Amino acid sequence: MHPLIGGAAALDSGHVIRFQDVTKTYEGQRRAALRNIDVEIEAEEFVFLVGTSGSGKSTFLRLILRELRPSSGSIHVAGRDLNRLPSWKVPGLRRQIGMIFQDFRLLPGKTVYDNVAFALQVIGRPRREIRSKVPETLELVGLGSKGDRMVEELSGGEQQRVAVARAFVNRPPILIADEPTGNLDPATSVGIMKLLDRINRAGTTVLMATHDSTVVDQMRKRVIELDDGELVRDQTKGVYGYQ
Ligand SMILES: Nc1ncnc2c1ncn2[C@@H]1O[C@H](COP(=O)(O)OP(=O)(O)OP(=O)(O)O)[C@@H](O)[C@H]1O
Repeated sequence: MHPLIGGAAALDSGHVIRFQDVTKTYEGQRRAALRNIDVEIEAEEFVFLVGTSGSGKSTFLRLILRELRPSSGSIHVAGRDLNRLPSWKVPGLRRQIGMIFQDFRLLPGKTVYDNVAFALQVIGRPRREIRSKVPETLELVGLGSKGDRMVEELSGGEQQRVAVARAFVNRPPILIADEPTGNLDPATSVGIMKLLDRINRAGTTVLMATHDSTVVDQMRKRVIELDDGELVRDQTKGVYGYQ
């Protein structure tokens, strides 16, 4: 374990994400975007979510964040039953989930430090904690010397590291990455994957939606595949596609 990571927030042992017979049909659509999905993701797992465009990956992630509600079935995330979770508790749910995106989504015109600090400021963490956690997390992602740089001065790979730091700075038990290597060259992608792997080994559950077959094949982690809204494969130490 990396000495700076420390333990991720402890969770009850067992699953952190569980879908039970989940179907999601968008309003006005005849075909379900997800059909009868049953899947459990245990604490500290690393899982790739794969499938062609339109297979339902984004729908799956949005259900976990309670940006969408299922048409039927139940979803548990970090000990919460999302069907029963009142709206005022949704921000608390999302605090348990760090998010990383293909397009980084950093705050332009701000420094690396401020981008990461902002994630703690919005959840009301004290200044003392921000002053210790932000440098520690920047160190962890390999940007210890770049806190004062403006984010637009950084390379794509460095910007994604800032995004990882921002997602991880409050040590959420779950990290969701939506195509995090989609805008990066292969060598830079390897660096980001090593970082996500390190964060996972320190106790954070990682769920990563991706089309990046090279990354999936190199990592040999669990692979869940969606096809036209159905879960068609769930493989330990999987590869991107069947050979
Ligand atoms: N807001 C929406 N309203 C109606 N249909 C939608 C909506 N969002 C997604 N869909 C449909 O649901 C299905 C699954 O879409 P989803 O975005 O989950 O796929 P995806 O696997 O994430 O695709 P991609 O890899 O392109 O992001 C598709 O048929 C899509 O057209």
